[in-house]
Amino acid sequence: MVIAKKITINNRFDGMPKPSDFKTIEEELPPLKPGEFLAEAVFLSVDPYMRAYAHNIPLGATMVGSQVAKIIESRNDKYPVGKHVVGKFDWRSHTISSGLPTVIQGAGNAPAPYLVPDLGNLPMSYLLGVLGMPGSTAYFGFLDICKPKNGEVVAVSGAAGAVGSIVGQIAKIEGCKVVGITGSEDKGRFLVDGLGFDGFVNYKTDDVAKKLDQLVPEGIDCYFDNVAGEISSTVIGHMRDYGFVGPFRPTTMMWKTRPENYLYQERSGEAFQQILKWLQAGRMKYHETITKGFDNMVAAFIEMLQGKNLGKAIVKVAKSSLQSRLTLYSPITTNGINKHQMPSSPIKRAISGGVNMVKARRYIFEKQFEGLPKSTDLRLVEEELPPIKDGEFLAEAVYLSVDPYMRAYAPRLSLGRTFIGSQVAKIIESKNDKFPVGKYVVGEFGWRTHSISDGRPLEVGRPGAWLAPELEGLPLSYTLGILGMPGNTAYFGFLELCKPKSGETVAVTGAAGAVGSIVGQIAKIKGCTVIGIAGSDEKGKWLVNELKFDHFINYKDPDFEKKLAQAAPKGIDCYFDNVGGQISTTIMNKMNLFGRVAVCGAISGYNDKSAARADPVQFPLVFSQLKMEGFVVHRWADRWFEGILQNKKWIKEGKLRYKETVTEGFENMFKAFVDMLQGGNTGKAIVKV
Ligand SMILES: NC(=O)C1=CN([C@@H]2O[C@H](COP(=O)(O)OP(=O)(O)OC[C@H]3O[C@@H](n4cnc5c(N)ncnc54)[C@H](OP(=O)(O)O)[C@@H]3O)[C@@H](O)[C@H]2O)C=CC1
Ligand SMILES: CCCCCCC/C=C/C=O
Repeated sequence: MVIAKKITINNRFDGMPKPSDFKTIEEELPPLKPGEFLAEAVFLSVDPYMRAYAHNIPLGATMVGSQVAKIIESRNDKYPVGKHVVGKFDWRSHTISSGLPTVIQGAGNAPAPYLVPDLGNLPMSYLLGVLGMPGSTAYFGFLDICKPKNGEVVAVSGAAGAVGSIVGQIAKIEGCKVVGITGSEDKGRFLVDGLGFDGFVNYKTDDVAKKLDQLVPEGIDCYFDNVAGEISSTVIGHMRDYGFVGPFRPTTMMWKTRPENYLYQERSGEAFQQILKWLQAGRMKYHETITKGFDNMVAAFIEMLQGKNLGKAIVKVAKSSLQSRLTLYSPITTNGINKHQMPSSPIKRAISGGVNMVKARRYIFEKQFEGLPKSTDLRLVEEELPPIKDGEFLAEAVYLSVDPYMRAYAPRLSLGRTFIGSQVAKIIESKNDKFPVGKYVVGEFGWRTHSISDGRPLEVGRPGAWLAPELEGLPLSYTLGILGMPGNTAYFGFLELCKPKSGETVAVTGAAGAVGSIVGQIAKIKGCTVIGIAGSDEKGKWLVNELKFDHFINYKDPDFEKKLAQAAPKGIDCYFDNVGGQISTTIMNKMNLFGRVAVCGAISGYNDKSAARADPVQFPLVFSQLKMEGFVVHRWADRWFEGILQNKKWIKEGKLRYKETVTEGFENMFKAFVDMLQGGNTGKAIVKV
């Protein structure tokens, strides 16, 4: 007769879990049936995912988790007595298993228990850490998502923990410069002196932004995010163009039923073998914080959540604690830190010619915006243009665009310059064969009526001027919308990042705007069910009645979440995000496993950053294993006319409809801009000179 202990959840956690939220229960185990074996816990893992996942565990059920256990009785030849086994046996001292995978409610299957392989001199407990789930998380999460390259700069948060400490070391092995973000000086020094990190940020005492400026002025290429919140926002703000964020992805959450998921299950041996080699060659170090006694599981769990662990937090079961009949919370007073250090050899790293005088009007960026832009922030002036030089042309604006990105870019702009923006203009004089007189050119000439240009971009990374394509009777103004930058934003951003499949459900915010209205229609062309989200019921009628969206939800509706659930009974597969903030998080919380999020913009926070504060997106990112990617449309500059020609074809075929909100008069640029920012437009907002 074996008396087993198990620890169950008694209450829903409210903030930091409390000892009283748990209950230890003793139970008598039944005799083994054929095919079963009985295993006694030796090491149990305590991991942060347990806290995040706890709301899925019914009250009264046993806390989830993995352990290394010794087989003490068996009626299954594959699991012989005396051998050790790694399994998801939860917080139990003794477990009867038939060797089959166990279901993790809401997260698919955990792998079947496996016998401890030959580890050489390494302790079995490593199978709960560097050679187990946290090791695989670091290995696949970092290498597959961040795709680091030699010489790149990597930042990792939660850096001194089980996953973070491995990520940083893999980054060093890959030849990267590594900055760890952690919560104490001791841990920071351990990262630098013990693990070979290049620097650390103490997020509790340092100004994170300043310290990152000092440590990595060149910017960050890869960020492995274990923490979310303000720290992550600050790190992401320091990233270079085209950086990758690898969100923390516990591999236990990866053992799911969709085919893509088996990728990691099939490849789990790869992480194990590679990390084992690194450990044995001394290229990787590993630390554990070991708490003794099954009865201290709760204490070990809480202390790990409080950041008291260095490296992997585990519990070693002492015989005495298995025999104990008491359930006591006894805070750990011993330092508990056990360094299974491997022999280490820190890796050695290692714009004249002549027309008559032309007077141009332009808007000067006079004062940095605070909140919603004020008319006094810009100043309309008149200037005389010089004659054009060889290679240049002079163009007269016909339509100008007002776009949300102008507000988003403003903090990066120097005062005194012409305010930014695109226009379609008629070439009225030219000394450049590529831009002949009489043609129409689309260019980022700024808010001005007349411009001299040589066709090249004014700033690095921005697009050069391009001649309007053959419009086949369509209005010239379309080159600022559906047949221009916003049309391409919808075309490439949606198709390339969301990769929609017929039958899938697509949500799009800013749905009645220039970009969003095209995204939703392309989604319909691709056979998807489309939910459009915008700020007025009038806009909703247009979306559903004319653009044939399947559903419309007004984001100002207090029942937004409920209506979203009704509109998406099968969940959401693709989300095209134009707005950010809480609406986006709410949408992401309704997404299906392996959903895709294209982050196009975040207009909810352009005028008021505090309005964009939201619940962290990392929860749905991790639990639904979402792929979230930001983009700037000019990424597809080399395919620019592919997007324009396809959208034109769809318009001609009657598959794409398009609306403009036109403001008359260059002197009304500012009004058009601010109206658009406040939702005054349906479709593309433009100004006709
Ligand atoms: N990544 C890229 O390369 C590009 C990104 N963008 C981004 O795409 C997004 C859409 O741009 P575009 O289609 O040109 O603009 P829109 O035509 O959609 O105009 C902006 C719209 O934003 C909506 N809005 C304003 N404030 C809020 C708020 N607090 N919450 C939710 N919605 C709000 C308003 O509609 P409503 O009535 O619905 O509130 C308004 O009409 C923007 O975020 C922009 O920055 C655009 C081009 C390129
Ligand atoms: C979160 C800020 C998003 C701003 C997007 C601006 C990119 C648009 C470029 C257009 O030219």
